[in-house]
Amino acid sequence: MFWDRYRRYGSVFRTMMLGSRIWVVTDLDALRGPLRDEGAYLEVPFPTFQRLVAAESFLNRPGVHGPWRKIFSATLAPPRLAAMVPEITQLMKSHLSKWEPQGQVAIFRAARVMGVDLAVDVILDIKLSDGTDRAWVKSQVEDYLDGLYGLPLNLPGSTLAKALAARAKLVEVFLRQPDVAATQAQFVQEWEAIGKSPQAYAAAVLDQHTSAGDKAAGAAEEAGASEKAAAAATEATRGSRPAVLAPSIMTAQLMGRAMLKPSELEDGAMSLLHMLVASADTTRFALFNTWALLAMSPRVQDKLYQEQQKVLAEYGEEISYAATCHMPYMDATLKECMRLLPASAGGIRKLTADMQVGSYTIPAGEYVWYHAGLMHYLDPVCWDGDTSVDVPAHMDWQNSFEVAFRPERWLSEETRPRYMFTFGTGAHLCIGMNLVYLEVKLLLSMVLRKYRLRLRTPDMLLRCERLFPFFLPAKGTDTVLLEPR
Ligand code: HEM
Repeated sequence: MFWDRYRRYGSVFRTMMLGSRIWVVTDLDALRGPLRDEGAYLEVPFPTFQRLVAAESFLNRPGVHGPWRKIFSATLAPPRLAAMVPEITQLMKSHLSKWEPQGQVAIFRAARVMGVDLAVDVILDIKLSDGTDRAWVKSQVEDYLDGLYGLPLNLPGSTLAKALAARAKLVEVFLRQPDVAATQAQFVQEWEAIGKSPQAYAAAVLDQHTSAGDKAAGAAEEAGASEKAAAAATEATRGSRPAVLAPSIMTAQLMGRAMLKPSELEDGAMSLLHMLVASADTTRFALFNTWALLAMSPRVQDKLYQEQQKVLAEYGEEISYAATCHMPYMDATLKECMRLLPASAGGIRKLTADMQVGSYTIPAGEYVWYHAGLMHYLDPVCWDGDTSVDVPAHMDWQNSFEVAFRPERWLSEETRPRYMFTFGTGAHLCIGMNLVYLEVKLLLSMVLRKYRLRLRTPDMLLRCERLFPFFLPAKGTDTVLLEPR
């Protein structure tokens, strides 16, 4: 969406976005420091986002981000991902069983529902042991998410007002859950015992994580055992040790928040909310964008179908984690979808020191943005540097779809794109990336083995009403037909 500005102004220009002034910068040399948290820190400037998420973030505290990241990453390491497969598959099958009798799905809405379900039921695995209605909780999560990038007007009925009310209700519900309270209480004890040191805490958690249990699970998985067996191996070994500092997203989050202020019960609830923000709608757009592009390409669907036939012959009907690791064309397709229609807009940094971009100086205090979509226009392998074209061929899905959408480009070293900014880059590279790829692969494998996908409104993407912060299809245009093979 910034290509024309780039053509006119080059590698740095200013823009207004949702009421905030931001500098779009494409010069990777200039960005190198900020992307390492040098002379800048990660902050989303949008007023609604700041109001609903948090004013201060532990991600910017020196000495905290590294240990926090280690714990978080450990919770999504391959053996953990393998253990999540049965649950993800079951959840997706239940969605699919609702689409199949209709022979179609309104994918924009369906992707939102699935994104929220995956976040609440699988990624955060939120237990509601007090009998609170799960569907109601998810509706509140949706209201909360809807307010993040809206107008900063807190008037009755506005998306922000609804989101603030939903946040209050969700915090209240989460606080009532024995699980949240127990984890927080255990965390406080262990945190104090360990001297409130993030490094020591992370070391203890990792020590547990890289235990015999996880190694056994990893080995079981590599040897082709089912995910259940891999998960059981983890649990069995874990169960025989004293229970200390189990690695989880919530423990990582609690530790981070404890560095901002003494840990309170509310931190457990806020940790869950923050992770809903990181995972629910991002997953939604990974699903939506991928389906939209695939439904426009019978050619790519056929190649994926052929690959699935091979996977089926080798690994059987049930799609295991091991099977998902042997789908090179699927991998290439997902990367191509995330290159052509990124599910995020990259990342924003607030400068703490002046930033030099060529002959321009952006003063400290300003925001700079590496914009994923624009960066992909400038890929040194795909683009020859010609700014006279209206849209470079590798991005021109509107006018020459088959030339732009080519998963094959990822399969050879000469044509493989060098830029992939959809999941960020540098110190804050997305931790959920492999999980998202796994989720989309599982869904597409299930669907494409049985169906061809086709858009009922072939120009659905062209008719989108809004492109930022995400695609918003015109009403009634997002139906994908499921045509049996
Ligand atoms: C298609 C789906 C997703 C996309 C496109 C995406 C995109 C991103 C991007 C662009 C960043 C870097 C932001 C920056 O540089 O300012 C990021 C960071 C992050 N993502 Fe994701 N994300 C996705 C899914 C997820 C999921 C499912 C999770 C959780 C399980 C997750 C957890 C995180 C976390 C914790 C960070 C911060 C990492 C750090 O600060 O070190 N993401 N993501």
